[in-house]
Amino acid sequence: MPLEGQDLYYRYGNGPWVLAGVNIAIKSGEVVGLIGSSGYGKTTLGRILAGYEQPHRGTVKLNGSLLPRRGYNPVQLVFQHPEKAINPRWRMQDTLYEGERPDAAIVQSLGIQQAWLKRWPNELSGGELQRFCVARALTQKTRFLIADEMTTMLDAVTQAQIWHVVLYFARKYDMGVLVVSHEKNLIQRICSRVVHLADLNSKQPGRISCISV
Ligand SMILES: Nc1ncnc2c1ncn2[C@@H]1O[C@H](COP(=O)(O)OP(=O)(O)OP(=O)(O)O)[C@@H](O)[C@H]1O
Repeated sequence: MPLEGQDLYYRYGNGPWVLAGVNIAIKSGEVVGLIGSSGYGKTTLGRILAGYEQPHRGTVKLNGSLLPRRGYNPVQLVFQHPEKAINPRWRMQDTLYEGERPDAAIVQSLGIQQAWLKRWPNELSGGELQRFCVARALTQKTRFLIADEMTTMLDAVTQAQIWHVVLYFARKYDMGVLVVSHEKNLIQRICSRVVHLADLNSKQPGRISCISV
């Protein structure tokens, strides 16, 4: 069940093309690193692959079909800022169980304490909040995880704990992972393959003034 972005084009407003003819495919169970200079479009590509943005041209397909527009999203995205991904008006237990219910064992192995479930988001640290975002994304209906600088703001021990759980889950359920990161050590350690965004753009982004879409 591959996740494929085919001939993707994207730009913000009338700005330069950020993605121009990008092709990427990730297989089930694969852990792929996505690297590239700052501002090159890695986050944009991750958001498109997770269905948060529609490309101006090209398609994203999961196992040959377009991503579902409703219901549970099998391509989950976890990014760097958990406080932006969590409803400040919900207690943590409501956030955790908002969609599919993650396994209790996963919640526990991510170090989420029972007492945190009753708290509000502003009563937890960034690292504690991020554990909830990861747990929420790891349900058995998730086929791919886009991890966009997911553990960048965490200390090394917490980072290792979270990746240990994510990689265990990926192996167990054959979930594919796209790791967007500037941390070379992390990428080298956990990814079986690394792609550079510059190599995925079949055209030169930012230099194209006219593309018919
Ligand atoms: N909402 C937006 N409106 C306009 N331009 C944007 C918007 N979001 C991103 N951009 C621009 O699109 C380009 C790609 O941004 P993106 O965040 O995808 O890059 P990135 O490779 O993830 O960068 P970084 O490594 O710094 O996180 C950048 O030039 C950025 O300034």
